[in-house]
Amino acid sequence: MLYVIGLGLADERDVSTKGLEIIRRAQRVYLESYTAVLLVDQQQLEAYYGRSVILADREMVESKSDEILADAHQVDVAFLVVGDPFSATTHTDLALRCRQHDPPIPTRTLPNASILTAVGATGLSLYNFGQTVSMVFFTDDWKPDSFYDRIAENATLDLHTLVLLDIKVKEPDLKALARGKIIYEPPRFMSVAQCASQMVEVEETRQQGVCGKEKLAIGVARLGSEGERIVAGTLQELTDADLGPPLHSLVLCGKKMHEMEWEYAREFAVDREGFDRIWKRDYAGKA
Ligand SMILES: C[S@@+](CC[C@H](N)C(=O)[O-])C[C@H]1O[C@@H](n2cnc3c(N)ncnc32)[C@H](O)[C@@H]1O
Repeated sequence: MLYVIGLGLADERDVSTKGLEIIRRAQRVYLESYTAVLLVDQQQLEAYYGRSVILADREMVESKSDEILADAHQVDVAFLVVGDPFSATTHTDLALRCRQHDPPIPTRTLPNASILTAVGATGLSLYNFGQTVSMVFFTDDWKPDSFYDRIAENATLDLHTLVLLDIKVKEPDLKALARGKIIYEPPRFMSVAQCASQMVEVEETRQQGVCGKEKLAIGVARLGSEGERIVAGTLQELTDADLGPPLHSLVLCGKKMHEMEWEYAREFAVDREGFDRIWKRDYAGKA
């Protein structure tokens, strides 16, 4: 059996009791290490689980999954995913490979908390969210802006948009690669400030009023942990916000921001008076 086990959002103790029992008795335990990270390192996880854990990078999961699935029709294998295994991740393909395997490998999923629901801690109602989008790091010559069209679609229904932020782990250094050497760059995690800056930058080109400087937004960091941070403000204000270590996400507020959502979110505002003024001017009464 392949057990796909959600680990939750913060540390080693967010795994469910059922998940922990399976981890402790599984023949092999893999930790998917490229779509999200916990706030604790591998050693701390291993100490808590009482098991050694094999790190599974993108290449192993997407191209070399035979290793993970070896004998899994006969023995139990645990595949651990930060957050919820099927939320904002692409592990359906691994489950499909289990179905197609000869003989088929039975699978079981243990869900857990996800950023897709934990974002409710901002006070914004999950009913009022549209499509989730991803923001990748811009480079000097590559500034992908397809996120803008999806936020614009959400805006036509006045819905909030959850923006998930780029994570770069195990990225080859391209200059070294050109010299025939494989060296990996240090991991990079996009911050709320970087995301807000990129959104404002794209608005300057697209100019459809989707993510301009005065749009209200809420940045979140390390949700679910003791040190979680939530900061609300205009996108311009968030370009200067320092929410500390990863992981971060950003919510662009939709016009359908109900009075109760505003009342809750304003407690997190960088400048409460300014937040209230913009909400009353552009958002109030649309819900
Ligand atoms: C590809 S998604 C994976 C989501 C994960 N499977 C889940 O269910 O939450 C990873 C992104 O989610 C966001 N994220 C995940 N955990 C977070 C947390 N605790 N606080 C804030 N953002 C988080 C970050 O933007 C991160 O880059």
